[in-house]
Amino acid sequence: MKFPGKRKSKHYFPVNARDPLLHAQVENEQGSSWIAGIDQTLVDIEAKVDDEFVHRYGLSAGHSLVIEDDVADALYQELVDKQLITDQFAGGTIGNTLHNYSVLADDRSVLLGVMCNHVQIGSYAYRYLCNTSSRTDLNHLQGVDGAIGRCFTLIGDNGERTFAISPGLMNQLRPESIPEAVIAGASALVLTSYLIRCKPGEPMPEATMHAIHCAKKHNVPVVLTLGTKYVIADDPGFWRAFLRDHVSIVAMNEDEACELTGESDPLLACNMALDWVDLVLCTAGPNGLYMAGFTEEAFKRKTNHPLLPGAIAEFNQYEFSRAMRHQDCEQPLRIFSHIAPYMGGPERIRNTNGAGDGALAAVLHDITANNFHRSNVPNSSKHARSYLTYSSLAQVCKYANRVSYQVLNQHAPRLTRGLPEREDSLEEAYWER
Ligand SMILES: Nc1ncnc2c1ncn2[C@@H]1O[C@H](COP(=O)(O)OP(=O)(O)OP(=O)(O)O)[C@@H](O)[C@H]1O
Ligand SMILES: Nc1nc2c(ncn2[C@@H]2O[C@H](CO)[C@@H](O)[C@H]2O)c(=O)[nH]1
Repeated sequence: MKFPGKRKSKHYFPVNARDPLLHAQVENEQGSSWIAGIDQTLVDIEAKVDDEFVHRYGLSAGHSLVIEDDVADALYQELVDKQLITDQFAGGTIGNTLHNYSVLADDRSVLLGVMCNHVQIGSYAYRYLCNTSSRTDLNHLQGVDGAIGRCFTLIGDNGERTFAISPGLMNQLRPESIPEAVIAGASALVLTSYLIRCKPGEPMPEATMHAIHCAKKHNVPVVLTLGTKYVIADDPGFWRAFLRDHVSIVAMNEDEACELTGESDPLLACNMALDWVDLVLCTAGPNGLYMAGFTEEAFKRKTNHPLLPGAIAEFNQYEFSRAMRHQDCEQPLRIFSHIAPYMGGPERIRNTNGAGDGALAAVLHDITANNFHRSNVPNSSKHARSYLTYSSLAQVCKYANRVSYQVLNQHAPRLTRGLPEREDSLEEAYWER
């Protein structure tokens, strides 16, 4: 486990005392800390198109819609004929998040989903496997006799992206393919609202609910990322109840947050989401990102950053506190933090695809680092209470934002490598250009 945002001058483990118990805990090949997630196995086919193209295929800008096979074939053929395809890479919002987590943490994530039983060299399934981190454990994928999904990622003139999903067999994951032990030992179970959007009879929603059941049984936090605003707009009441009943951590952008809560101010949306969940990540494009959570009133820590105005006055006052699950607080205090884009954002943004997935991967890294540290140094004062994050809310924001920047800068949702080594201390490198 590589720690999030390496800190130059602090030691995370005892460096003088040779504690025989600590040294006895050699990590096995599978590691002791991991993240589990379910996704629809998808390859992204990225193409630049105009608005007319989007309308002609019955798509709507900004949306992710599922299309029939004949429409997919015609659409693909037109992209090929007009040489519009710019890139093809492994995708899926959770696949991206797990891959990015594994790259950042240099540690294990476990992907649950389907994969072709017979993979031909050069096929989409082959590309998917080749473009996934070797630290992402694919041993629990369920075999299917047919194709994985394709996600036509259509980038409009203004950089807005529209997804057209040709599902193949991506929704054929069955409940019995969810290994309870993998979820029981995970630091978090990561899901997306897309998993619930299926045709009647497809087993994916049932598999997802079974995974949630396992996570609850073993007290593993369930993380939900909201997909697109249209998925939420279809039935905001359903998603609110879903968060309240099943979810511990929600990740969304400001549009999804608005559909969910009716609040267009991300801060107020985060505050409302805390009525249902323990921790909120809300990205806001050029306005950076917000996080909200709970800490123990008696152990709150004051920020030394300037206090920020907003719909909740001085909302970042206690952003130096570490987040806790609501159930673990005796007297829960709501804490909030905000950060503007790292270095103002990259000079040129081709599209923002995957920037939010990147931010979530960073949050998951911080949470897993906390569990890793707890299992290795259980007596550390850091674990005197049951914290959810290793770092303060402010530091987690900083890290998430930094990773989004990296994704934007490389113009693809999956990180090709971790953050630059020279950033020994995220703290010091942060505001330098
Ligand atoms: N135009 C921009 N300028 C600067 N930074 C940006 C811009 N757009 C996005 N970012 C950075 O990327 C982060 C995530 O962006 P955004 O809110 O667009 O994610 P998203 O819509 O959830 O993305 P996706 O769903 O594709 O993963 C922001 O919090 C910010 O740090
Ligand atoms: N799992 C899943 N991912 C999607 C869907 N639509 C778009 N995405 C992914 O969202 C990612 C960006 O967040 C892209 O890489 C797409 O592959 C969908 O319906 N299901």
